Amino acid sequence: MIQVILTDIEGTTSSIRFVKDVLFPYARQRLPAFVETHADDADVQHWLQEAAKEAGLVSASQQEIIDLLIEWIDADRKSTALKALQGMIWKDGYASGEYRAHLYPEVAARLRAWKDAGKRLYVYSSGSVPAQKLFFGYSEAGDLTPLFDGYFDTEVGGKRDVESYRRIAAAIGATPDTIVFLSDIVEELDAARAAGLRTTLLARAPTTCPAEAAHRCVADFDAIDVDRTTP
Ligand SMILES: CSCCC(=O)C(=O)COP(=O)(O)O
Ligand SMILES: [Mg+2]
Repeated sequence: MIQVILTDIEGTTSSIRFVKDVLFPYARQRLPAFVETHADDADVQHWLQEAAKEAGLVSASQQEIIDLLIEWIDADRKSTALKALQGMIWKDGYASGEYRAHLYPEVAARLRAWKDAGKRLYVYSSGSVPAQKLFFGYSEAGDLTPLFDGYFDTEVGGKRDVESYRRIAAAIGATPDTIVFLSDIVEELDAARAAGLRTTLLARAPTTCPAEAAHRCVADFDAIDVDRTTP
């Protein structure tokens, strides 16, 4: 019996276009000024140093780190440091009403239905935990954060690493086969399955399910019957 639903965001609850066409350009444009005006912010400085470390830069100037981060935004690099900084920048855009997070039309109702049925809901995304909370707090369907029991980002490990899913299962206190992971990326689902989780691939239009899908595959959340999810 499934007790926990663990969901990815981009490509699963929400469109890739919103992230790439709205969130990334917003952060890209504001990053240089954000870094300059947060010179005294310990959290910001910590993540700038982490980014430099990740790139193997021993003594990088502020401008070199900014250039590096912009390169990473353009390459959609799933860097924990970049994601932490992006999350801080996105906060203003949500708070000022410049954008709301996209959700596919059936997602909010389906999350509520699972919650009402007693399932626990968690998020696992490459976006930082604060960015995930903003995303669901300022969604097109309103504030959905009360529905979620917790959030995981890449501080728990990469989304294609089996160990990350073992850590998540342990952290939420559920046996792996009572958790279903929803994602649009097969390699993430492969890792989750190797850790013993159940899996469902989201093939959002215009994408379609592969002919020989290695994972149960659906077009939207309405097509998921969590209690019939097979290993
Ligand atoms: C929730 S923050 C915006 C999304 C983001 O930056 C990202 O990298 C999403 O990746 P996901 O793991 O949700 O596919
Ligand atoms: Mg995704």
